Amino acid sequence: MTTARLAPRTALFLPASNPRAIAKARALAVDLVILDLEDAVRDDAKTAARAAAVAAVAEGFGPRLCAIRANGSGFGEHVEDLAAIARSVADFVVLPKTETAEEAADVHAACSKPVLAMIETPLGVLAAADIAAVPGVSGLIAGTNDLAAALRLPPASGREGLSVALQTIVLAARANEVWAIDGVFNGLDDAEGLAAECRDGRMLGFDGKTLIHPGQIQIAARAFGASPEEIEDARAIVEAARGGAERFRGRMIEAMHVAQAQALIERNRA
Ligand SMILES: CC(C)(COP(=O)(O)OP(=O)(O)OC[C@H]1O[C@@H](n2cnc3c(N)ncnc32)[C@H](O)[C@@H]1OP(=O)(O)O)[C@@H](O)C(=O)NCCC(=O)NCCSC(=O)C[C@H](O)C(=O)O
Ligand SMILES: [Mg+2]
Repeated sequence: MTTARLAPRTALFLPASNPRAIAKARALAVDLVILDLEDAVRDDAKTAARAAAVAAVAEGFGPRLCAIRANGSGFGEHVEDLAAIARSVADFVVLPKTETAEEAADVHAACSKPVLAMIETPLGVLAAADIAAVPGVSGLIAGTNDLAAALRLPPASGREGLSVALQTIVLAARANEVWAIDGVFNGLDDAEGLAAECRDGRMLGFDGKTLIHPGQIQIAARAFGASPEEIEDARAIVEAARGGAERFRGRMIEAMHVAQAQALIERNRA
């Protein structure tokens, strides 16, 4: 399922159990707010968090898209979460640890909401293309913390060990024309590290990045937007192109480069 809206560059997670974070999110320049009911919420706070998430989306997040992340299938609270999300005005349901196309289809059927399926287990990576092909799925989100743990990557091993999984997620999303959103960066005080990881995500083909703190938004928004030089170059390509193979600024351009340039201009119009 493709959505008419452009893919989010910035998607901020926050625990639905944290009213201050919910209030803060309403004033942040973020594209998508994800109210979490899963890992960010203590077991004894799950019921109250579910009610808070539904109330928060009803109150609204202005122009921001909003999603609720349910607890995963097979886990306590999953059924109750889906019933509450179905009745809510959330734009999306986020399904953690998606491992099969059937699971994603069931969640879509239960909620009647577009599904953002998190790929964060080895089985999920191996099934990513099937999951992305489910008609109710609008995007894939890389769950890099869970994936690193499941792959038994040593702490602080960087993203090298995740590269096949990340590229598989982008391939699956592109093959099915759904969004591809990169995983979170855990460093709260490491602006350089975040910027580098955002650049890496963009170079891999992701549309945007999931975030965990307001301080990360500006860096990610900048990284996933085009630079003035890229926009100038794209405009010049569109203006110069006459069709077929041509020389442009010392390189060859063809129809796909023109289409790419037009898409870049469109995405960065705002
Ligand atoms: C990580 C945090 C627990 C850090 O919290 P804290 O130290 O309290 O933050 P600050 O004191 O710096 O906060 C300053 C103000 O900003 C608000 N705030 C903080 N985080 C957010 C947020 N995410 N959204 C909105 N507002 C936020 C604070 O409330 C402060 O405001 P005020 O009190 O008015 O001054 C915390 O940042 C946090 O909880 N982050 C989100 C955690 C989360 O949602 N985790 C789940 C998703 S990550 C994941 O699971 C990915 C995936 O599944 C995987 O496997 O990789
Ligand atoms: Mg996770």
